[in-house]
Amino acid sequence: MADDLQPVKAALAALLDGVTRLAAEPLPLDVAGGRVLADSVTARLDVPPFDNSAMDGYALNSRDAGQWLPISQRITAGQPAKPLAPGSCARIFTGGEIPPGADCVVMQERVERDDELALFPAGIPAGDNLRRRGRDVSAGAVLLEAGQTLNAAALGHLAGQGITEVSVTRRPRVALLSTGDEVIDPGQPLAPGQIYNSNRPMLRQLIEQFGAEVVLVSRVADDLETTRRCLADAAAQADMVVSTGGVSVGEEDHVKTALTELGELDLWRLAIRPGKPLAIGRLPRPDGSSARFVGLPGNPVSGFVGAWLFLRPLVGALLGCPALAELPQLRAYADFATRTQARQHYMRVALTFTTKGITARAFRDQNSGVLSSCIQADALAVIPPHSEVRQGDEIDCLWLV
Ligand SMILES: Nc1nc2c(c(=O)[nH]1)N[C@H]1C(S)=C(S)[C@@H](COP(=O)(O)OP(=O)(O)OC[C@H]3O[C@@H](n4cnc5c(N)ncnc54)[C@H](O)[C@@H]3O)O[C@H]1N2
Ligand code: MOO
Repeated sequence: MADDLQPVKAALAALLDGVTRLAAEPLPLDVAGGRVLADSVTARLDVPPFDNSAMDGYALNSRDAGQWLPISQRITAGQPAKPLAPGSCARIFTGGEIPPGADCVVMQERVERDDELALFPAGIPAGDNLRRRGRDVSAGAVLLEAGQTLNAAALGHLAGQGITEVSVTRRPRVALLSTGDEVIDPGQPLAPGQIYNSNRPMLRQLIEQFGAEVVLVSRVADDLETTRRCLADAAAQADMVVSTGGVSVGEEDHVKTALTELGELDLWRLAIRPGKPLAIGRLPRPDGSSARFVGLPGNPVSGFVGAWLFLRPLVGALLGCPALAELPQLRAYADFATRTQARQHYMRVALTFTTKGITARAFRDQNSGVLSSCIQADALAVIPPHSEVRQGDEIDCLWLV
């Protein structure tokens, strides 16, 4: 029955309900790339800290342009400038401090030289080729907000303030459990009926990409007692416990029973394709707190889609990083046709950016066991329940970034 299937919104609300940001830790700036700022940072310096030249050339007062001027000083980057003698110019290099009395720089290609004299074109506006003090950052202003991911430019911005250490949110610790007696690790021979564990490296990569760390991986045999013990061990070590497989309705699917016995099953069965039997809950930890639990279905594509839709926002909430809460949405023209039934379909698509707009090409086989459909996927096309998409229709896509 479709009626008892929950929409994504309800599942996300259950998953994120009461989740708070993890503690902060200090980290040298040199190794803080990719981490999330725990506290806002206030600028203590103007950047640039003084007016400086954007060009190799000559600094002068714009009133004196259009004539020959004597060169009264030479200013290299890193050297303080003296006040400009009236009616003169200064030889200056990119980054050099603008001398008091000068209000523009003329690049050397536009200047004629005769020994210690320089001829300037007329009509140079004040401010030309000047980089004003504080143009980028003003001391006292918010430099970076808490929750900002330390990307390349953010690291540069912090270093520009002379900062060597930052306070970042601790990385969420994740336990990754693989259920299924048929699932074995690569490196072992494959017996009839067995398959290699493709979910583990795929999910580990995604989880780390989102900003968390995988602290425990384990294989869980298909029996209730083992499942219970593995879930309890995992919760003791992790902020998030993620399992794959064993959440459907078969007798060998023990995850929900173990979860219910140990903690709480908040929500199960979503109106999404793939990923219908996804389970969300909490597991108690020895200190009285609880680890969040996401039981992903075993089919690799269900795990892939479930990771982007649920693990990413959960990691974001634990990191206090709003950019991870929702995937960026875009509109694209469907280069395919499809129909949906009761479940919202998240189709894996490759995007092409053209001058006429964005085109989404769907992979031919959208079955939840066909992991090759995810390799070139740039986005998930979101096809609402009970709808029809024709070639060329505009559709919503979630960008996998
Ligand atoms: N009678 C019903 N059967 C099924 C239903 C249903 O509603 N009624 N739902 C189907 C849907 S939809 C899904 S999705 C699957 C999910 O079931 P489980 O989460 O219990 O997953 P498993 O049965 O354990 O595994 C499914 C599939 O994936 C393979 N698998 C599992 N783990 C891995 C791994 N680590 N790496 C690679 N592949 C893995 C496993 O061998 C199975 O083929 O249930 C349907 N059934
Ligand atoms: O909901 Mo399942 O992932 O379609 O096979």
